Amino acid sequence: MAPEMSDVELAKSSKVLMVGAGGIGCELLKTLVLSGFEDIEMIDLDTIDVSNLNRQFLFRKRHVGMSKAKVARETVLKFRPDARIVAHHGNVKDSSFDVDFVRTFDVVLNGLDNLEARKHVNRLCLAAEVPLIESGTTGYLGQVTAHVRGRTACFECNPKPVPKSHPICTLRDTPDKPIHCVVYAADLLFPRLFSADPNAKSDLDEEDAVELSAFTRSPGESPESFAVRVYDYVFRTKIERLLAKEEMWADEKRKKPTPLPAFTELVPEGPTAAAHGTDGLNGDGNNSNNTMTSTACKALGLRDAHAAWTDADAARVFVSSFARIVARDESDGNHGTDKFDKDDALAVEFVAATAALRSANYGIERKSLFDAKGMAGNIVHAVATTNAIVGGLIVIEALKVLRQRKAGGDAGGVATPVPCAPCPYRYTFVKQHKSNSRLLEPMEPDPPNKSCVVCGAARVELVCDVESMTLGRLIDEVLKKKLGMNAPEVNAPETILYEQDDGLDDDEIEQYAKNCKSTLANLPAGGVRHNTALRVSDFTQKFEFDLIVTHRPGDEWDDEEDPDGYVLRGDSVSAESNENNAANGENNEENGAVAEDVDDCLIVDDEDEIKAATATAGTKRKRDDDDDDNDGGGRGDAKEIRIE
Ligand SMILES: Nc1ncnc2c1ncn2[C@@H]1O[C@H](COP(=O)(O)OP(=O)(O)OP(=O)(O)O)[C@@H](O)[C@H]1O
Ligand SMILES: [Zn+2]
Repeated sequence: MAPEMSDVELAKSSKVLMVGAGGIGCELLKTLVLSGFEDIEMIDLDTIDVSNLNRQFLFRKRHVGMSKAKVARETVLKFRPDARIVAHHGNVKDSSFDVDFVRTFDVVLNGLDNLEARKHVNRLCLAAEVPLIESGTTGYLGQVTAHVRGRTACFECNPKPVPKSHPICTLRDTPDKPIHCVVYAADLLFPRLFSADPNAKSDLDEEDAVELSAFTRSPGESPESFAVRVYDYVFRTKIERLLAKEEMWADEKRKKPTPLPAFTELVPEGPTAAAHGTDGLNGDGNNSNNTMTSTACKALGLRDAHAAWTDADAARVFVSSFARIVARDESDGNHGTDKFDKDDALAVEFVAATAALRSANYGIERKSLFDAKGMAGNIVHAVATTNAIVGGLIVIEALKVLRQRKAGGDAGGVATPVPCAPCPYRYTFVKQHKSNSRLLEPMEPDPPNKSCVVCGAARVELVCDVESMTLGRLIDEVLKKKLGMNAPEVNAPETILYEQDDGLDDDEIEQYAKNCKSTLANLPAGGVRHNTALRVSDFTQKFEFDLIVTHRPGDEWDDEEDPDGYVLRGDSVSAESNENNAANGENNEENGAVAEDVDDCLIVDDEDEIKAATATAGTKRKRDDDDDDNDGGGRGDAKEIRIE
């Protein structure tokens, strides 16, 4: 028998695929090459942003705007010129990165930041029978997990927690936490004012004529006057209207809001001066729109992003940022396409100012611009050291699966894992260091879940009203969004209802488009009704399962319990039943944040949670509440808003 290979020999003789060249990816690539790996391919779809430079150390200022994968390769080749590194600037979901492509690697290493891509890679790895090392970090917390087909749970064997959403009534009428004010500003008021999405207004309120005219710019109205009118409506008139709804305040425990003073009372210099601040004063003193290039805070001399504004300053920033957004959209010819973006300084100012004024209405602690940005943008500040530790742990796990694979490999280099006892793989959690606690917490991986919809033989049940659920909604919301499918094909017992393929002829395209608009009950060949089994597949992910449709009439749904109007049931697709996840969400909301950011997967930070995670094989994550740096972060990717 050949002597066992050293780690370096093992590394040298293995071919690895890295997905993601961001915070974790940069650390991982460096550790891979310094550990002896020489044959590496890397995929990343993104270009380098200035905000990456503080931790993605393979990139420099001169690289901003360039491909992450390509620059990472060039930088590493400078200190390891002999390595064979192939950089792909692209989306891992592209058809060129298919199962055959994945099969050419000995192991796949994920350094991704979103659940969709993670699920896709998991499915490719299962189909290609290539082990996957999965990872995630959030601030000081992180984890690395090994997934080997048939030996351990796959990445999707356990449900992922669903981002917690805020009841819309609370956001709209009775906020009592800073996060409610921020989410109101970013998810309700911002799209209502600046987006062309016709549905945006329905989230804000059941509109009446007063509301409609308050939010509509009159012909010829200046951006500043429009902004002031909205200010007076939102923070004054609207609150007065709410107070007039006596039944709402019958419960004495509910604190009544206070209308703010009218804008002109609060800001004596008036709207134009407030909106422009020092803009234009250096030139001809003419405050025209042309000079509105800077941000509201710069123009108003509000330099401290950590300071809480006075009501008057918040009102100034509100009007100034509002007017600038309107003017910018006008000059871009872009009106109506705006969506809140955490990297848009004006949008952040608008949200911070709105949240501060709303906090003043409701007597809630107000957050600074910096905090509001963190909350609205779901920013948990990355810690480079955590990424470095996670990069190292990925390499350690990779070496273990490679050793196992090589031990079972045949002469042609085709490797299959051999049974191993005790199992050498680990899930490792990086915790925030506290005295008496270990920084790294390893645990044995879970076995595969027989009821996993991806690697097991599970069926999924969709409970819905077949008279109102359309096939299009089923495809977009259920199959693509909830189940992470890329290109789903839906087969009814007698006919194909939907498929996506370049080779479709015009008749088919037309028929599928028609089907998408149809309710399930009205689909061809008798429709999809109670107890119909649909066969759903995705060729690009080599993934298929039976979807059993259970009809529940519309009038039997409770809006509060099931705001989506449908329920997806299956052992590995529904996280609602996982008590630990629920507990997790609560903890974090106390801190003003909703934790379940689907970006980074399983994060646990105390021993009980790790035990719970072992017991349930549950993937869950938690933002560290003790982390001051994280104060403003993490309301989750939760864009869904629950109707209360
Ligand atoms: N579908 C995908 N295909 C290829 N690469 C992806 C895909 N989804 C995400 N990525 C990459 O994964 C990396 C994740 O890294 P990271 O979490 O550090 O994100 P970032 O965008 O660099 O930083 P931040 O989100 O904090 O601004 C990113 O570089 C991103 O481009
Ligand atoms: Zn599985």
